[in-house]
Amino acid sequence: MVMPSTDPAHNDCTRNTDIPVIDLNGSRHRVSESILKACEEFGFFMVTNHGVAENVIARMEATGSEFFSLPASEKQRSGPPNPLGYGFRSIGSNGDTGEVEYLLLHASPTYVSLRAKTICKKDHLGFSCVVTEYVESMRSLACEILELLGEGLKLGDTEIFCKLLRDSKSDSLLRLNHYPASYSSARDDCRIGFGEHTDPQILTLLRSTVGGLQIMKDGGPWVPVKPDPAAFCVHVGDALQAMTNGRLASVRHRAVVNSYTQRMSVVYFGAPPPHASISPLSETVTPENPRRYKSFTWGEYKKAMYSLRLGQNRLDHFLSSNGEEGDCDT
Ligand SMILES: C=C1C[C@]23C[C@@]1(O)CC[C@H]2[C@@]12CC[C@H](O)[C@@](C)(C(=O)O1)[C@H]2[C@@H]3C(=O)O
Ligand SMILES: O=C(O)CCC(=O)C(=O)O
Ligand SMILES: [Fe+2]
Repeated sequence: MVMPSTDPAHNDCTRNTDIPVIDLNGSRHRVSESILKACEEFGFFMVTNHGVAENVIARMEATGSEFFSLPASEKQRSGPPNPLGYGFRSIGSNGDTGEVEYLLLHASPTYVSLRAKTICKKDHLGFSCVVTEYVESMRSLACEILELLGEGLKLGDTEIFCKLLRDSKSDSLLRLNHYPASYSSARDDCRIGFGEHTDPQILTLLRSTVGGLQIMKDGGPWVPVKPDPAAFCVHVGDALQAMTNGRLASVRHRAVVNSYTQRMSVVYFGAPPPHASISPLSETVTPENPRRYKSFTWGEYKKAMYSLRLGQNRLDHFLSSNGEEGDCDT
């Protein structure tokens, strides 16, 4: 007899019934419309036929697994996170915790090759090569998605988001999360691996082959995302919400720990350079949707983000008061 599972990451609801799955191989116009619709309705979707080479993914995942299987004392040499580096249970510096260990890296090749020497003593050149290659694939995929989104939004400059990610000073990050299996017999137990939050950046690309990620739509119930090894999860981040004047909303999500299987997620956060101005784009400010956010730099946003707890709403601190900063970005 098959017993119903009480594992929140493995239950019967683990089906992407409502979550959009977008095949990038479709007709350009239809793909761009589907991406826009998914970003407006969920701030989240899964993308298939993404063109990221299987060996690039396999090498990244093997490198991540190898790192997490090192003895604790060796991993700790890459920590504590400041905020980058190796972290265990503690997330950020404001008291947030979860059943997770992670490696948080800046995505720039120079940073990666510097840190590689501590992270992977055995083969630091191999480590930097794998990470840099993966980050480059993620940046290309994020740019393709953002350009399709720009077309859907009918922006004058459809490359506006991508230019921020491609800037040599882009503040993009790569995060490897490892959640150990954590069995609990309590029926409604739901162990938090990574507490609820929205991602602050422009766009997140996440990959995991094990269940645990959950998203929330409009304050509704948590919806488990069924893992698909052939897909990447795409999250709208706060900076994209601000630049689209709230037309797209960053998605609230969390990761719960799986009772039976350990889990790893590999996450790329596409971000602007620190001095880039984040401002609602003129095409998204209309009489029906007047300007909602002030202009701020990514550096200013990061300062606010690091001063707040994981689950707090950061964009609310940048709401435009009536009539203030009426000009928008063009
Ligand atoms: C508690 C925190 C961790 C975080 C920085 C923050 O102060 C608030 C945002 C958190 C978050 C969530 C998404 C990403 O995982 C992350 C790297 C980011 O950019 O914002 C983390 C930050 C972190 O772990 O340093
Ligand atoms: O591991 C996951 O599924 C979620 C991780 C996450 O949200 C993050 O790293 O920001
Ligand atoms: Fe996240």
